Amino acid sequence: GVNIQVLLRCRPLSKEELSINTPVVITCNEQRREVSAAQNIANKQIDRTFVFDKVFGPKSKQQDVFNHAVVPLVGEVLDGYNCTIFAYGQTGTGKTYTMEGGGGKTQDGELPSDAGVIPRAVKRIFDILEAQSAEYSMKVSFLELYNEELTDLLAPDESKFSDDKSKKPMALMEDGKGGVFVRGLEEEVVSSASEIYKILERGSGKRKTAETLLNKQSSRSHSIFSITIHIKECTPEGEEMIKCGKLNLVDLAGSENISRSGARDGRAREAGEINKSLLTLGRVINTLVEHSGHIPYRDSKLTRLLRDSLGGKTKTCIIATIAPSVHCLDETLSTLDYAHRAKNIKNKPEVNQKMMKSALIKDLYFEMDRLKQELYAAREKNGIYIPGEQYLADEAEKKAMSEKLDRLELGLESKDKQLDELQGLYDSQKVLSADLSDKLQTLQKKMQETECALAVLEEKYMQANNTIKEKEYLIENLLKTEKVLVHEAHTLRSELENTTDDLSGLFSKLERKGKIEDANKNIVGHFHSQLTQDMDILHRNISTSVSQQESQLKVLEEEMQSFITTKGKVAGGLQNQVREMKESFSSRITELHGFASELNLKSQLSSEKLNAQVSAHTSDLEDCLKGLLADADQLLIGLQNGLSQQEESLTTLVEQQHEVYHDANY
Ligand SMILES: Nc1ncnc2c1ncn2[C@@H]1O[C@H](COP(=O)(O)OP(=O)(O)OP(=O)(O)O)[C@@H](O)[C@H]1O
Repeated sequence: GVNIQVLLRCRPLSKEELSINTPVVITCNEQRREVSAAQNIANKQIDRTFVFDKVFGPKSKQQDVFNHAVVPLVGEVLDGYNCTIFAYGQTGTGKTYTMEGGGGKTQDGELPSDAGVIPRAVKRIFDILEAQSAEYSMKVSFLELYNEELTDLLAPDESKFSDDKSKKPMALMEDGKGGVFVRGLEEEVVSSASEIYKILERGSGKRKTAETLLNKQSSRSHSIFSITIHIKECTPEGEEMIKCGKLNLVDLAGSENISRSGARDGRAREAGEINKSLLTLGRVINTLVEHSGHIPYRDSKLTRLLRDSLGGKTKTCIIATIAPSVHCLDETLSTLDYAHRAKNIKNKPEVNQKMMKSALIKDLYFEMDRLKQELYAAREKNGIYIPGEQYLADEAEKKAMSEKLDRLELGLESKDKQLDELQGLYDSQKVLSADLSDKLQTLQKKMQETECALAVLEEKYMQANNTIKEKEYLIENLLKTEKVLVHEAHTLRSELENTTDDLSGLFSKLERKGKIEDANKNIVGHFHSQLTQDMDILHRNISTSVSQQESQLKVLEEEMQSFITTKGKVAGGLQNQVREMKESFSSRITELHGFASELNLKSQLSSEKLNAQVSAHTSDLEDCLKGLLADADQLLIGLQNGLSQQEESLTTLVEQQHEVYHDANY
């Protein structure tokens, strides 16, 4: 399938809007093909942006729209496709301006600058065909759909059978091939662009328009202008073939807010019908986009007529029109939503089958025969301008009508009877109605209360609506964030994949390391058992050497003990000798003191002699004693030296033993 092309056009502010400084809430970015609508929800400005296949801002020219929207489709029509261009939008946003133009007149075959899509398409088709010197034939039709009734805008104005044939409703028939056709729709053969301009002017003049608050000349109907072209082609074998293409140019009536457009009574009914058919169009678009089963084409004539253009074999382009003013914002947003959704419709364009020239000529002969019959009937039967077939159909219709009349008369009689009965009922009802009027009054009071409650509810509804819009905006933002997150998730995923590769490398390294560690563990275990064995041997050696040392020390201690006891005994002997010597010395001194006192008594005369003898004896004794004492001292010193030497040698022996013990332990 090929998506329907959706273009958006925003008109400039009108003079009235400029004069009251109407704020603008629409921004068009033609390069980025974006339209933004600034909404004020709960005192916050929230922009909603829509992207289309092409965007035309308020400054865009008719020529620009034509070049982008129509030129490619004109080429397709000449290649044998059916193409449709339709304008959709709120009332007064420029649909008719875009399709037909601003009302400027053609001068010397040159189109005015405000000429719309239709006259430009016509001119281009003729320019191309003439440049190709093609053999072709062209027919145009102009159809109006007003209040669900079809009218031929090209039908002659006067007729003997009707005061206004052009306004006679026409039947929409199934063609048996899945398509529809309008019975009796006039197709005028044209041979030049200027002929078509005149036809257009005539048809447009008949379109139902009215002044509304939103548009001085508002189209109250949908219109379809169709151009059918047959072009002759020669096959390489020299056979003549006819290629057929059709261009439908649709100007829809504007969707409108009935209260804002000021539509009342008849206008309100029109607006209701317009909105109804546009709603069906919207439902068809939604079903096509959502692929949700049955497509309700048959619910309105508009959708039946556009069936092939929406989801069919036709190439379609929608031009959605909007106004930039803040007062139209609600309708603008609804148009933007509608058009944006339509972008997703897929058509399956198919080129029309080429016909052999002979077959076409045969068809034309049949057509000519039919027309001849009509002409013959018109000439021969004075005053009757219809062919016999139609006369018979009319007669049958007349008969059916008279039968219906009879039935109605019978019905009328019985109705009279019923009327009498009803009169009686009426009287009794009158009494009842008095009661009821009382009740009505009370009900009216209640209704007023209910209306107040309704107003409150409406207020709440508006608030809820605003909240929904806010939420929609938030959801949109969340979706954007989600997109960003998805993108990041992708990046993270690729990083994760890299990390997984790294990890698997790491794991293999760890595996290798594990193996090496296992080998190391075995070596350490082996070393440990070896060490334990060596340590056991060492401990055994040390303990035997310690026990040996201990026994040696014991022996040494015992020897020392015996040495000390012998030395103690020797020292005791010596002490006894010294004591004995001291005792003998003191006894000798006492003897000497006794002798001296005896000498004192015996003789004082020879005292000097005696004193000398005594002092000699004393010094002798003293010398003797000194010698004895020196001997004793020397003996003691020798004893002490011997003891200290013994002690030193013992200490060194003990230290040596300790060192040996220490070395053996560590
Ligand atoms: N792009 C434009 N440039 C200048 N004027 C414009 C443009 N679009 C619309 N207008 C003017 O705005 C007015 C309304 O336009 P138009 O009648 O085409 O609206 P509409 O959509 O067909 O309305 P309705 O649905 O009521 O028929 C016209 O006076 C028209 O000339």
